[in-house]
Amino acid sequence: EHIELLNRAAAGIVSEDFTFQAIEVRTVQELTRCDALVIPGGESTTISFVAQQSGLLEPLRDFVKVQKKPVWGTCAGLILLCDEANGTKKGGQALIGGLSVRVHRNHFGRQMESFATPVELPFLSGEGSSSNPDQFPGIFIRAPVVEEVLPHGDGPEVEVLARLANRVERAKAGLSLAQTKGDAGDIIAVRQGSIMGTSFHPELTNDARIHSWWLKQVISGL
Ligand SMILES: NC(=O)CC[C@H](N)C(=O)O
Repeated sequence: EHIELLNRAAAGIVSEDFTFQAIEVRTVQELTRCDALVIPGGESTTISFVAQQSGLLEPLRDFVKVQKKPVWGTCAGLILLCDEANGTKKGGQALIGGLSVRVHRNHFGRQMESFATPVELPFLSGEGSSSNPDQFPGIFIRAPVVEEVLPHGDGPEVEVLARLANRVERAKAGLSLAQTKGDAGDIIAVRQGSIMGTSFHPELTNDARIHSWWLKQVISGL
C-alpha cells in the first residue's frame, strides 16, 4: 500500500533529475540500495523479531541513527523508531530507536477498539486542493501514541506534527460521538530531524498527500 501511494506521489513530482523506484526491503542488500525508508504497520514485536533473525536490525539502526537517512514509520513502524516503548511484551522488545520519545503501544485498546477519525495535519496545508486542506482521514488500528517527548541530547528537537482534536470537534466532521475515540491532545505524529512517525495508517486511505509531502522532504534533503 505504501509503495502504491509513493508511486502516485512520485508521479506528481515534475523534475528533470528526479528518478524514483520503490522496492520492498527484506535483506541488507535491498536496504543498502535505499535513499529513504518507510517502515509499515503490522506487529512491532514480530517485525523486530524477524529483523533480528534476518540480520537486519543492526543495519536498520545504522541506516536510521548513523547514516541518518530519512525514515517514516507508520503505527508499528513508529513504535520501532522510538527510543522507549511502554506496554511492550513481557521482557521488553528490541527497537530500532532514533526518536527521542516514549511511545505507548496499543494505547486505544485491542483490535476491536480500532477506529477511523479525521485528524488535522497543519503541515499538509500546501498539498492538494482539498476544501479542508489540513484534514486527513486517520485510521487507527491497535495504534500507539507518543506519551512523552524525552530529552533530545545534542540531536535535533522533537517536533509534534499532530495531536488528536477533542472528540466533540471531530464528531462535527461526521462521526457520531460514540464512534469518536481517543483523547484531545494525544500525540499522533512527530518528526525529529530525518525521522518521522505517525500513529495512523495513511497507506490504507486513497489520499497520497502525506506520501507526497514526505517524498518532497526526502528529495529536498538528498
Ligand atoms: N497497526 C499497527 O501497526 C499495530 C501496532 C501494534 N499494536 C504493535 O504494537 O506493533
